[in-house]
Amino acid sequence: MASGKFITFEGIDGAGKSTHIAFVADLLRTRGLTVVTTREPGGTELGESLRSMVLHQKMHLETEALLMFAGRREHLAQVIEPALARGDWVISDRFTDATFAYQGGGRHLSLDKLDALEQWVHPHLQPDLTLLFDVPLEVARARLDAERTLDKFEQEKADFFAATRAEYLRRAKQFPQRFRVIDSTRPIIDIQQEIAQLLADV
Ligand SMILES: Nc1ncnc2c1ncn2[C@@H]1O[C@H](COP(=O)(O)OP(=O)(O)O)[C@@H](O)[C@H]1O
Ligand SMILES: Cc1cn([C@H]2C[C@H](O)[C@@H](COP(=O)(O)OP(=O)(O)O)O2)c(=O)[nH]c1=O
Repeated sequence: MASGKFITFEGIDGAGKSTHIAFVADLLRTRGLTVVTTREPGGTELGESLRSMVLHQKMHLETEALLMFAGRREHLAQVIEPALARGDWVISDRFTDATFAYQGGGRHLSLDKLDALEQWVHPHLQPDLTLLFDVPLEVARARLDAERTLDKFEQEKADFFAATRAEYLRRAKQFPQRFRVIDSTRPIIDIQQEIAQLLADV
């Protein structure tokens, strides 16, 4: 059986990740692949309960990071690892890079602590491909303001998102073999063409 691949979508809020998930899933299905789409925080019943807590309640920064990894542990056990073991492809709207970017970059939690949690929760598994949707903060903010009620993270100030974006870009440089940075200021159709080309190589 062909082995499944693990693809993650990352970027600051409003960068355009969610817009492209269904497109990528459909593209892979036209290749005859079985695709599981999922998200973090969330992806399981427990994870969705944790999601509503971390997105709406104030809490200590380390509690926030620990809950992200607790939800991830459950997500890996219940969804991601079984799907990959079946040979399915998994597309996740955010994964561990988001914890490094938001809790590490945005909120300045020690990256060493996050490294330790990552080693604990998934010492061996990494995404095969991470699409980082990159936009300047003003573009992301204008897109969000146009569309929805903002959660705890989306209400953060510009310097939080600057630090979050910087940490994402730093990780993209650190792990060039799996990251692809997508200029998400361009029209949706142009971005989809680029993604289709990238996926041809996976
Ligand atoms: N390339 C783009 N050009 C213009 N608007 C976009 C683009 N990508 C996404 N949008 C719009 O921006 C908003 C936020 O996009 P979304 O995919 O929900 O972002 P994210 O999931 O990264 O938070 C949506 O209204 C979406 O239609
Ligand atoms: C996975 C993850 C998400 N987050 C944040 C980023 C987002 O602001 C928020 C929810 O992510 P997301 O699902 O992208 O939000 P939306 O559905 O509104 O587009 O959680 C973290 O802070 N750390 C994490 O580890």
